[in-house]
Amino acid sequence: MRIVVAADNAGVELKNQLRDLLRADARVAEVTDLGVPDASDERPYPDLGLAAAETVARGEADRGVLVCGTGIGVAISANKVPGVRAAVVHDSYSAERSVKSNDCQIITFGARVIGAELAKKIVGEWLDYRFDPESASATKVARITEYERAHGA
Ligand SMILES: O=C[C@H](O)[C@H](O)COP(=O)(O)O
Repeated sequence: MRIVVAADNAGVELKNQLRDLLRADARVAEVTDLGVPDASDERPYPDLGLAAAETVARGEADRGVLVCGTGIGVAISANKVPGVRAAVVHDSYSAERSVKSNDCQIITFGARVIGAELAKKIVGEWLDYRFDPESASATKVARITEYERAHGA
C-alpha cells in the first residue's frame, strides 16, 4: 500500500509521528510526505489537503493520512477532489466504517483533538480495513460517484 501524508503547521508534529510509524510498517510499501516539514511553514490547510487528495486521484497513492488542527479543514479540502472521499476519524469505529461503508481513501485527524497514541492505534488498525465492492454499501458509494459525474467532476 502506498500512502500520502500531509498537514498544516497545526498538524505537522502528529503528521510526522504518523509518517514515521507508517514508514516502519511492513504493510506499507511507500510513504510520500507532501509537508509541511515543520511548524515554520505556514502553507494553509487547503493547499495540503488538496495536494494529497490529487495524489490519490492520480493513482500515485492508494490512501492518505492528513492532519490539521481539527481534521475538518483538510477533510473538506480533500473531498473537493473528484473521486476522493475523506473522513475525520477520531475513534476506531469511524475509521473502520470510513473504509468499509464509505470506501474512503483518506482519513484525517485533528492534532488539537486527539492524542498521538490513539491516532497511531487507529492508523495501525485502518491499514487492515478493506472496502468490499460486492457489499450493500457499494451502491451507496456509487451514488456519490454518479453525482460527481453528472456534475462534470
Ligand atoms: O480546519 C482547519 C484546521 O484546524 C487548521 O489547522 C486551523 O485553521 P484556523 O487557523 O483557520 O483555525
